Amino acid sequence: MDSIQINIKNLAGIVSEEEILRKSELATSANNALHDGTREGSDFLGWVDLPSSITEEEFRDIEEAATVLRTHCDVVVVVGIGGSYLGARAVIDALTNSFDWLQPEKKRKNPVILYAGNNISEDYLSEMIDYLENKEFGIINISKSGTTTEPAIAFRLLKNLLEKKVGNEESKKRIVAITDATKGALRTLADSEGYKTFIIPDNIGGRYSVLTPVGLLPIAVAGINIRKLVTGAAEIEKATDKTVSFDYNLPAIYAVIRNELYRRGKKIEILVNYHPKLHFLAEWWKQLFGESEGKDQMGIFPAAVDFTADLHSMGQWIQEGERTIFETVISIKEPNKKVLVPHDEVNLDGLNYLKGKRVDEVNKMAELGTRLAHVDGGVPNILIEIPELNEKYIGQLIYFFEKACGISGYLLGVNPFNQPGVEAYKSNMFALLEKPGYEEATKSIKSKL
Ligand SMILES: O=P(O)(O)OC[C@H]1O[C@H](O)[C@H](O)[C@@H](O)[C@@H]1O
Repeated sequence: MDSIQINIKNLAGIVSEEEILRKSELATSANNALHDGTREGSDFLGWVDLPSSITEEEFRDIEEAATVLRTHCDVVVVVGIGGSYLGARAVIDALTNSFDWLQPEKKRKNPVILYAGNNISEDYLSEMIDYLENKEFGIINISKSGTTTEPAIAFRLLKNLLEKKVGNEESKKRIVAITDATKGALRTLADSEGYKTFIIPDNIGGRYSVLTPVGLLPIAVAGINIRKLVTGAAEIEKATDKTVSFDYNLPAIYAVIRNELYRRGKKIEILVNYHPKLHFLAEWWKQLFGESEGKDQMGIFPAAVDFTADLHSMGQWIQEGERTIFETVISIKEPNKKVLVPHDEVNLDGLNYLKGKRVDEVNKMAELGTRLAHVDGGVPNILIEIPELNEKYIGQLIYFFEKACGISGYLLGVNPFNQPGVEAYKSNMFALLEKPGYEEATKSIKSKL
C-alpha cells in the first residue's frame, strides 16, 4: 500500500453501500464544483490545485528563509492562531521526535519550535518571555488578516524582547511575517520594519493554508522536508481530480458517509488517534471541519480523542453514552521505531505473556478491540489507514481532509469557505475593551452588564 486507505466496513449497519453509492452523483458534482468554482465560496478555492502548482522558486524562497532562521536561532516562535498555526503544529508534532526539545542545544539538529498568539493568557506569555530571555530566538509572525488580536499582542511583546536583546538590525534577520499582500496592520508593520515577508494568497482561507508559506515555513524550520509533504498532497490532488470516478475518490466517499451518518442522527464525529504525535492533526482537523460546516444551524460537531489515554476517561461515554456519535480512526500501519516488551524473571507485573512482542502489537490489539467494542455499541467506524508516519503520507492526509471538507460542506448545503460566526465574540470583546470605532457597541454591551 503506497497511499492512505479508507476502510468503511464497520458502519454498524447504519449506512449501507447502496445508500453510499446512491449519493455518488451528488458527491461528484460537489467535487467538480470545487474544481470549476461554480458554487458558493468560489473565491476561496486556491487550495484545490495548490500542491501541484507550487514552483521551484517558491520552494527555494521558503527553504532559504528557513535556513536563515535555523542558522540564527535555537528557538523559533510561531505566532498565529487558528489556520495561521494549527497546520504547522499538526505537521511538526507528527513528524518530529517528541522529546527532541528537551535535548541540550549542542545535541539538537533543529531549533525548538514554540507557539504564541494562540491564547491571551498572561501567565503563558510571561513564562515564555522568561524562557526566551536567555535564548537565541526568532519569530515567524503569521496572520492572514493581519489584524487578529491574539497574535498581535504576542508579537508586540516578543518583538520588544528581541529588539532589546539583539538590537533592531539583528531582529530584522530573525523576524519573518506571513500575511496578506497589501492589507492589514501586519503588512504595514512588516513593510515599515523591512522584514522578510511571504504572502498568503487571497483565494486561500486560513484553515486551508497549511501548504502555503503559513505552514511550509515553520515546517521547514523544524527540519521537515516540505517537498515530500507537498508531493504527498499532490498525489491525492491527482487522485481526486475531475476525471476520477466516485468509487475511487476517497475524500468523496468519506464526505458522503459522514453526511449520511449525520442525516441519521450521528451529530458528532470523533477523530481518534493511537499516537500522541497526531494530537494536533486532530486540532487542525477540528478547525477545518468546524469552521467549514458549523453554520445555518447545521453541521457535525468535530471532536477528537487520543487513545488509549482517553479510553480511560471518555471510553465509557463512547461505549454506552447517547448514540449520536461516530468515529473516524487514523491508524498508522507501521511505526517508525521498534520497541519490544522485555522478559522479566519474576514476572510480578504478570506481563510475561507479552514478552518479545512489539509495543505496537499491543497498541494494534487495543485499536482492534476498541473498534469491535464500539461498533457493537452502535458507534459507526470509518478507518483511515496510513502506511507510516512520514512527510508524504501526512501530505496525503492533509489534502484528503481538505478535499473531503469542501465536498462535505457542499453536500450539507453550506458555504464551506466562510466563517461569519467567529466575529461575534470579537465584536463583544472589542466593545468591552473600548476599542476606537466601537463606541456605540460599548454603550450597548455595558448596558447589559
Ligand atoms: O490569520 P488570521 O487572520 O490572524 O486569522 C486567524 C484565525 O482567526 C479567525 O478568527 C478565523 O476564525 C480563523 O479562520 C483564522 O484562521
